Amino acid sequence: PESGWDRPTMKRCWHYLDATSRSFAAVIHELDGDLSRVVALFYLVLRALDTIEDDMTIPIEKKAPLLEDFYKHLEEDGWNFQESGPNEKDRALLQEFEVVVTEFKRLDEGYRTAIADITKKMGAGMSRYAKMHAASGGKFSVDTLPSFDLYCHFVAGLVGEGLSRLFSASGKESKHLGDQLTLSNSMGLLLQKTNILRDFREDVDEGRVFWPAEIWSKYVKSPEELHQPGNEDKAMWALSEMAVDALSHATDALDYLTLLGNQSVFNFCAIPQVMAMATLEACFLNPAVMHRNVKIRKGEAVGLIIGATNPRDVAYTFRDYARKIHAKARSNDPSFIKIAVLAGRIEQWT
Ligand SMILES: O=C(O)CO[C@@H](C(=O)O)[C@@H](OCCCCCc1ccc2ccccc2c1)C(=O)NCCCCCc1ccc2ccccc2c1
Ligand SMILES: [Mg+2]
Ligand SMILES: [Mg+2]
Repeated sequence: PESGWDRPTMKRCWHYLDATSRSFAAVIHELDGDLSRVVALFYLVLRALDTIEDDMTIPIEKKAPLLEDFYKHLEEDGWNFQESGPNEKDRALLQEFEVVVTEFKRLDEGYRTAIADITKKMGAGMSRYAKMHAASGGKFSVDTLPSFDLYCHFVAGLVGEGLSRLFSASGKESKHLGDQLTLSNSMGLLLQKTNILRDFREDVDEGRVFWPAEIWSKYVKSPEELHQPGNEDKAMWALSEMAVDALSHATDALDYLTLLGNQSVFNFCAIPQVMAMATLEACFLNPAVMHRNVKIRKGEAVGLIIGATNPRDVAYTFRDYARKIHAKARSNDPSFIKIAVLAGRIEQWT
């Protein structure tokens, strides 16, 4: 079995993929040929790195080098990490990380180079923001919109970049896809910005503020005030600005999807994007975002998956959500015009 697919270490990797990812595991399993195993390992490497980033129990003196040097551990047989905090949901992956190392070292060199390069860049970027957060005594939030874009580039844009390089290296997509840095970045930013918008309450309750100060500081002195009684309109205007910022990546995502030729790669890329558009619409001007995680209903999700198999239908899905968001917009919302312009831009794209 050492040479076959049922290697014990690969079985453990599939276990961790399913255990650590509700949304991505299913679409990763759908990828053709060896891409599913390569992308699964790429996911596990970055989820392990993110589990270190998210862990507030690790002192910055230890966390920074762990993040910056993580890519080096991909070559160290037997490496794992036993010191995650008790609340880290994916700590088991780090505790048995040696199975990922074993399988990573069996990958073709082109895949290993791309994964190690993205891991190195992401770890360096995460470390930079972790140091700023530590230096501010935990009060730090991303300040300007460009800094928000840079953080999201590090944690999600680079994933898009890495995926494009893996798709090109597999020969299943054009060799030029790996050069599409702007469009690949936008694929990640639409997803990450949507998650940050949706997770506002959960994050702010844990003292993690990802919403840029450039947005919330126009309305309140500190972000947690947004969910306090009396600030409902301010909260909705801030939420609206976050939605405009995320939506600005929608047409790049559509452009990226039109570059794909392999059906399984298209489905893998399109499904998270249409889910993000549905989530943005569900959250838009929705006061519930200030109190809980707003999730789209199972039935809607199934409908989206069925309609995400070709660029035209995906464009229509984007257009339908853009229209719904535009219809919900209120004329006294400072972002009212920007929403109309963005909805028009998505309409024009289709
Ligand atoms: O802790 C959590 O559960 C959530 O953590 C968030 C955070 O800490 O901000 C945050 O952690 C980010 C750092 C680790 C990235 C892990 C990842 C995610 C999806 C992948 C999909 C395929 C291959 C590799 C992947 C790697 C997170 O998971 N955000 C979810 C959105 C990230 C989207 C990444 C991405 C980018 C471009 C894509 C293009 C096409 C298809 C999928 C894509 C997926
Ligand atoms: Mg995380
Ligand atoms: Mg994180």
